[in-house]
Amino acid sequence: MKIQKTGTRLDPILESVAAHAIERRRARGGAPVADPDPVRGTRFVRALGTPGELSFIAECKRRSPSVGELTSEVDLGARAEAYARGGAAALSILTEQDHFRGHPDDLIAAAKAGLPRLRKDFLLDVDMVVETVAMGADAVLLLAVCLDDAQLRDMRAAARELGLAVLLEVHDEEELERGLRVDPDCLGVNARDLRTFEVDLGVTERLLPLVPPGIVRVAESGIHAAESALRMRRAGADAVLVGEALMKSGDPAATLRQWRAFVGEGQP
Ligand SMILES: O=C(O)c1ccccc1NCC(=O)[C@H](O)[C@H](O)COP(=O)(O)O
Repeated sequence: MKIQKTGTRLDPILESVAAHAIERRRARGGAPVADPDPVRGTRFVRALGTPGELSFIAECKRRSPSVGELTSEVDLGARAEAYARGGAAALSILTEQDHFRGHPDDLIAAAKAGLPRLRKDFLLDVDMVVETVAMGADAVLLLAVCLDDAQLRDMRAAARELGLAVLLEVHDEEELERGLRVDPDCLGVNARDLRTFEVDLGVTERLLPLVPPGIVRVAESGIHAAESALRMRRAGADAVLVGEALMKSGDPAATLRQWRAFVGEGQP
């Protein structure tokens, strides 16, 4: 498995992701296989593309490298259901094990909420795309920061063949240009620089308007208040992906409802 080293804080995460993927491959006894299903990806993309509305992708993550522990919850199913009650359009499930304390089984646990699910992880090769189908996800995250052009192309092609939607994540103009070349369903601008963990919503404001029409525009990270969600809407986001603020909320359903109402009232 090829890892694109960045020489930054991201590398230890990529190394442990690769180690777990190799372990799963060994346990499985070879490369994963999966059947195509054109419906799964379409369901994810449609959920985010409600015209005139900002959609919320609510994230389940137990821990983050930048903040530390976010919850002691074992079963994330109840949380996923609370997100659904709050009006989330889709779920983002962190499946990385060592730095976020996630697990592929979390995708299964979250299924009972009945929402489309994104596997949020640091996918490194085609096999990791293919194995996502058995985990029950509808979409995969591909990160321009840790994949070269050939990896992006091959992993995008595998996702398309299986009917998985692709959320392609970028943090600067060069990554945006490379990401757009593989024709993603959704383009996410992450306000967090994954190499330094620094967050700047100005990056999202700068890059989102450069995403061509027809691609769902997602603002990711650093959205800690309803005002920031509205700010992202004004920058052109079709959807926001929110993790930490919802994980820290005592009542995530109520928080989501409040934020959605606030953005609805503040839109032109
Ligand atoms: O969350 C982190 O600290 C982090 C560190 C290094 C790489 C990735 C990281 N997070 C992944 C994400 O992109 C976020 O979980 C997601 O966008 C939600 O962000 P937030 O609302 O700020 O929790």
